[in-house]
Amino acid sequence: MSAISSWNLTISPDTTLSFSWRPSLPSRPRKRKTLVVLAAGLGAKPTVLVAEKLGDPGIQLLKTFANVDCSYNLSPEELCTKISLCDALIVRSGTKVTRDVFESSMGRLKVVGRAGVGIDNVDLSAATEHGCLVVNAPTSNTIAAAEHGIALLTAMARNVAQADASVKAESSCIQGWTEKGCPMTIPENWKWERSKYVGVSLVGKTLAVMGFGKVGSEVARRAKGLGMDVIAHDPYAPADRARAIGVELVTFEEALRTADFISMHMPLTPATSKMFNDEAFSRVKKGVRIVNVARGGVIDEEALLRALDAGIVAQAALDVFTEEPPLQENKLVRHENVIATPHLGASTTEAQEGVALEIAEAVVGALKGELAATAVNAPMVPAEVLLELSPYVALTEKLGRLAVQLVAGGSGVKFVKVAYASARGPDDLDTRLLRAMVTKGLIEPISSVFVNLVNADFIAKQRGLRITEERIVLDGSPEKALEFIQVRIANVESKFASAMCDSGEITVEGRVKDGKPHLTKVGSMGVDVSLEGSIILCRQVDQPGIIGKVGSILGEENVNVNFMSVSRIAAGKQAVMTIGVDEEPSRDALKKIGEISAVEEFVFLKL
Ligand SMILES: NC(=O)c1ccc[n+]([C@@H]2O[C@H](COP(=O)([O-])OP(=O)(O)OC[C@H]3O[C@@H](n4cnc5c(N)ncnc54)[C@H](O)[C@@H]3O)[C@@H](O)[C@H]2O)c1
Ligand SMILES: O=C(O)[C@H](O)COP(=O)(O)O
Repeated sequence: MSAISSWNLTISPDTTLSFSWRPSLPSRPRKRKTLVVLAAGLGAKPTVLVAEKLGDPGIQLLKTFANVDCSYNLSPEELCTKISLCDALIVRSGTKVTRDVFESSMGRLKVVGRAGVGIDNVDLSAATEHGCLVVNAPTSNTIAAAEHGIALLTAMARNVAQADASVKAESSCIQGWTEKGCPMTIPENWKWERSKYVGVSLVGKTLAVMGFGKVGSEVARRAKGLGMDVIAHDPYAPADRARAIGVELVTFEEALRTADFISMHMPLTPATSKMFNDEAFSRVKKGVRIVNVARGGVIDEEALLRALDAGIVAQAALDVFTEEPPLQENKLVRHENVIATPHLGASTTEAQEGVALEIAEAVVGALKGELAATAVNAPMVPAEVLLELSPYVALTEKLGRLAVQLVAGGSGVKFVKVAYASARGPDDLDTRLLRAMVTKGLIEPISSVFVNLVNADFIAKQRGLRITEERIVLDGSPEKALEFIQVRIANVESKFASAMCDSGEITVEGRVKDGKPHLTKVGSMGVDVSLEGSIILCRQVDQPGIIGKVGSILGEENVNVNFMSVSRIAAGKQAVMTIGVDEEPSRDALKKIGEISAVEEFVFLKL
């Protein structure tokens, strides 16, 4: 099993941000548009399992960074066995990445790369729960899929596939010779059925594009070039984008009612599953023709068969099926008014090279702990936001770690507040990353769970941890993103009473000073210590000599003090001493500190 070592955020001058992976391997500095943070940290070269055929440029790129195991056609059991030895998995649409796969990985699998668009074959909830990032390659096969859609549309309208099969199928062949004496096969009794395969024209017909995303809009563009009237149904597409290419967005109802041709380009989701069912087919124009290069599951295949048999649907051209490959006796595939291809939408040389490179880059980047632009199960944090918030990433995690270690045993942490003090308006501060880091800090010291941006909210919810965020609005210049951050835990006892503030919550507060996280408040006491190494918090009677006594106990143990601050309530009363130490003192040394008569309470906190 892999050991998670660290989340060291490094920022190079060209704004490449990364969480370090030791030993650090050469990385090409890149600027990314939208980013996600993934923690990773292994001592050895990572292993990438490529479970389906991937273009060579992608394999070569992977090999510069990882051990690459290309094992195709694995059974589900074989995949589950192999996965526990892999840090990343790359698949296409033919491999089901189920919950079993994530469970079998036992925490080692950090990234699943889908070499293509559709991620319906990956159990995203299971991936998220296991803190596994899923990335896809959403752009490289768009044109290939659109071209295949158009190929199917035109081939269907002109019966190309059926006519070709007819010309070839019924012929028997005899062996003959060319004039120059070369051998050749000569068809006998062949069919030449010109009147049977009269088609329909596309020009002036209405095409309804269902799903006006990347592929849908490219299909629309091409169909307009063929002289078709194009409408589109997509509840989430902006009307101006459609208008820009002369397409009108319409309701589902209107698309069904008016289309001569319908082309599917939406993802398979619970909302689109069997969107075309008996009910929908009862509302289409009689004789409509259907193309599907999206996913088989968006059509109820039995309903389509009934509609074809009843002549409601005149023809269908299908690249995708609910079950792939479909059974040999599948009635749709065998239907004379259906043309079928074996999920070839993305299968061009160009698209496969592009997809392979796109996914290899994303997987390598994620494994390095870099920021993935095509993450599908984690919030996208824009690069500029990340750059600005990066000093606060370590601060929030450390405040979470400190706060949870201050809770007395048996208290149970349920309610946590994170307060951000800033002169910025709430809409100008994206705190998702910081909240995830507080969650990581709160949960990791008290469990074996690995928390990252992918699974932070899920893990918090699963553990019944309610994290609320609030803003402390400051006057002044909004240039700096944050002034200070507080983490407060309510409804608990503390093992260090001075950590409770007046509201009865454990409170720690921190700031970034010179780019480094500092602890600036514990309970109601102002302190100032850099958050490196570990921390000793000590409340003592304010009298001379205590600092020296504690210092010599640590000195005898060779424990280096890197920072120290003392704050007192009033002269001669009580003081809180905060000591930052590089090494962890022994139990014996900690016991000796506790035995100093003026020390009223103390606690050792690991960062
Ligand atoms: N056959 C192939 O080899 C092949 C190749 C590439 C893509 N695909 C499939 O094509 C589909 C589209 O890919 P894309 O890259 O264009 O994705 P995309 O995300 O760019 O576009 C999908 C569009 O569908 C829309 N949509 C979502 N729910 C909808 C609904 N209920 N009704 C109508 N529209 C809805 C979205 O708003 C989005 O605009 C996906 O299913 C993908 O898996 C297949
Ligand atoms: O969603 C996709 O990208 C396509 O369906 C392509 O799938 P494939 O990678 O299995 O060809």
